[in-house]
Amino acid sequence: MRGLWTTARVRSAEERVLAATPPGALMRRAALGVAAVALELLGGGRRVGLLVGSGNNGGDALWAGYYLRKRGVAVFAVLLSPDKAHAEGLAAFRRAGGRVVDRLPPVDLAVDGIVGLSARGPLRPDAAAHVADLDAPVLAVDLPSGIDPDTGAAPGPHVRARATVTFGCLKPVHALADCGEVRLVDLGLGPELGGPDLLELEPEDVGAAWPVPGPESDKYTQGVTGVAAGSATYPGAAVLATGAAVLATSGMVRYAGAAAEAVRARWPEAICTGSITDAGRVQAWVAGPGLGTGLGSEAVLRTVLEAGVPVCADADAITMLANNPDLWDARDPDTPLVLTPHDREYERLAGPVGEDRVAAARRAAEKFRAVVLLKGHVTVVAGPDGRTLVNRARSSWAATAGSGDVLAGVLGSLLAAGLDPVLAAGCAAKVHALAAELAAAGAPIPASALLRALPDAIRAVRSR
Ligand SMILES: NC(=O)C1=CN([C@@H]2O[C@H](COP(=O)(O)OP(=O)(O)OC[C@H]3O[C@@H](n4cnc5c(N)ncnc54)[C@H](O)[C@@H]3O)[C@@H](O)[C@H]2O)[C@@H](O)CC1
Ligand SMILES: [K+]
Repeated sequence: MRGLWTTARVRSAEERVLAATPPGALMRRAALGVAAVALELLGGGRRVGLLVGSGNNGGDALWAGYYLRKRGVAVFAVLLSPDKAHAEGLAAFRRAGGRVVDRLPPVDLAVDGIVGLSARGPLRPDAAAHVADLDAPVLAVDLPSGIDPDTGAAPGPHVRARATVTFGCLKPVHALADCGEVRLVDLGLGPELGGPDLLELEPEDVGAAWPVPGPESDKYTQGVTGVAAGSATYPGAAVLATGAAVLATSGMVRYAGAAAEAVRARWPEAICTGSITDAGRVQAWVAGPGLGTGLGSEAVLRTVLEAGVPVCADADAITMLANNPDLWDARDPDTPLVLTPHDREYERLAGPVGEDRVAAARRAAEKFRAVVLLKGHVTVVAGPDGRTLVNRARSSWAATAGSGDVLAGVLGSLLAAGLDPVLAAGCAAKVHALAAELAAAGAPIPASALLRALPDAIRAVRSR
């Protein structure tokens, strides 16, 4: 698991460490790390350009330039605010033979020291113009400038980094936005940091949490997943959600609804019935994909919410909860509920998502006392207790019709297996994204191909 700390937390930890270290020592340590990665990225190249902003981020870049000069690299620096450039860094850079220029000449690598933790908003026009001129790969200092350190939002011009060297700890931007390869330089902040604000699951965390049958297991011990999905109009959603539950764990799957024939034809191992009242006992329900929003569907959702087992409410179930707040009353408040909205469904439930997806997921989790999995290229899972997991997909191939039905089925089966609902949602998001990547291998895929890749994705995380 990788921890991520917001800028406010980083700053307070840094203040305490700064007070206990000689002046400039932390910056030089940070800059040495930048210079080392720059040398790696340079390969045979010998020319580096620095874009230097007005703060300590620019100071890091200038000191990195100093160390690169010491290794015989030609280094040029554009000072975006010459009067405010970091004084000691600039003096050291000049002393070592670094050259200050108005525009960067052709270079083999650019170092982005425009702005770091104090970043607000997109790149300002002069910085944006220098960045637009670059045709060398960029190494970002701390974070790619123009991207918000805490939300990962990039509402305008920003740096696209080949790699980022960050200091002390990872910040939300490193999981929420594209920072290229991220390297961490230790500044000894550890003891001062406290617990992280956000977590990112690593493949091995997902592999370790994934339910696997043991010698004592039978078809019931892995949990029975109920799927209340699909309709005469949308039988496919039922087939996909049920299939995902069938493939995700070795527990049993019961399907209840109007698509029973289609589900039975595709998944003979699922126990299918036409009506929710005949479904039998389950340990968790998945409700919503392709279910419709009519009165009959509301009755199904009510039954599921009253069942006293964890529920994954997806798609039409979310729309029904948004349109008919009375449905919330059917829910046993002590039983976990996981809501899996995309941005438009979120808006129906809780207003616009806005640029801070983490804050949005947390708001809804608190409001509904539910686990909220806010889907997207960056998926955020927030629990009512404030725990928050983020997962940034490495590709966008999962953005296809039916993909959400698969995610809901996987999540439901992890709930049925008894996983903590926040962890279940985080694991489902990760395996789903990985399955999309594996299935696509560079070309568009339908959701049914994503579904078929689930076993490979599970194998991949379990082998780590
Ligand atoms: N505090 C510490 O202990 C350490 C800090 N370090 C570096 O210090 C950085 C933070 O430095 P500072 O707090 O001085 O501030 P920054 O260097 O992040 O920002 C400097 C100034 O840039 C301007 N700015 C804000 N948004 C901008 C935008 N979108 N476009 C252009 N300019 C913008 C603001 O006037 C801001 O004050 C970290 O990111 C890291 O690189 C490192 O040297 C390691 C040690
Ligand atoms: K930067």
